[in-house]
Amino acid sequence: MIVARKLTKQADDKFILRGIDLEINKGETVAILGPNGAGKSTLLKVLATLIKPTSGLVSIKGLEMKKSQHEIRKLLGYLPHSSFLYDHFTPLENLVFYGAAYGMDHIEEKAVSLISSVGLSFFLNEPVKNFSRGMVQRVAIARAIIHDPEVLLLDEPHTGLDQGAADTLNSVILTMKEKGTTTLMVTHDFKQAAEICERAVVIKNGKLIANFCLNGKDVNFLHSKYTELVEGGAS
Ligand SMILES: Nc1ncnc2c1ncn2[C@@H]1O[C@H](COP(=O)(O)OP(=O)(O)OP(=O)(O)O)[C@@H](O)[C@H]1O
Repeated sequence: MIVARKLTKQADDKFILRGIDLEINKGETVAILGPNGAGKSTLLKVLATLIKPTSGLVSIKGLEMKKSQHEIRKLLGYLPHSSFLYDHFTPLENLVFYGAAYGMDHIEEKAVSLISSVGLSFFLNEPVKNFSRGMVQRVAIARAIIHDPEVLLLDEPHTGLDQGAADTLNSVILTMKEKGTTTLMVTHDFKQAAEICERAVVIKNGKLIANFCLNGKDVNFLHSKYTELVEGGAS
């Protein structure tokens, strides 16, 4: 579903990504782990078509990024650090706005149903600027999936969430997975990664240094594997 080959990204004289090879199968939920500054968010931005790689190839669902950026964007739901929401709009107005941008039909109906699935029905018509971080993130999740994307790219989605909002996010990801959605999630939260991801990749100094299965593994396995890989000197 997602293929990256020899991907590099250079900014000024610094190599942020240094030859990433990655393959993600349809329907997989994969965690991207790594130390601060390793290049995780940069990789996600390249896959989200927000920044161009310096060299290398990316294809999503068989579409090559260089030739089919517009078609690829329709397949993607991207949740960055910032919410991409309009503060003075309500959740309903935000979702209707984004749904219209994707040319969707029955947008309002879909928006109301999504806002309910992230537990915010009561706040449907309240401006987002009055919301807590957890509430904003719930709306941001709904915004990222309003067009039923086939691929979800999530950048530290659990950061700052209370347990309720984290559980809602996980259940949204798992419901999307049942429909065949492929999810790539940058995270520092090993508990959430162990809970919902079946595979993890580790990025260090712009290189992919490990790729392993998480099925049936718990958070302790992930902690010790990560420590061995990252602090044990793999590069
Ligand atoms: N546009 C840019 N110009 C120059 N350097 C950049 C640019 N974007 C990112 N970097 C640098 O590239 C490196 C990787 O950044 P990136 O945000 O991808 O790391 P990360 O693994 O997501 O880190 P974190 O876990 O802290 O969010 C960092 O050293 C960052 O300062």
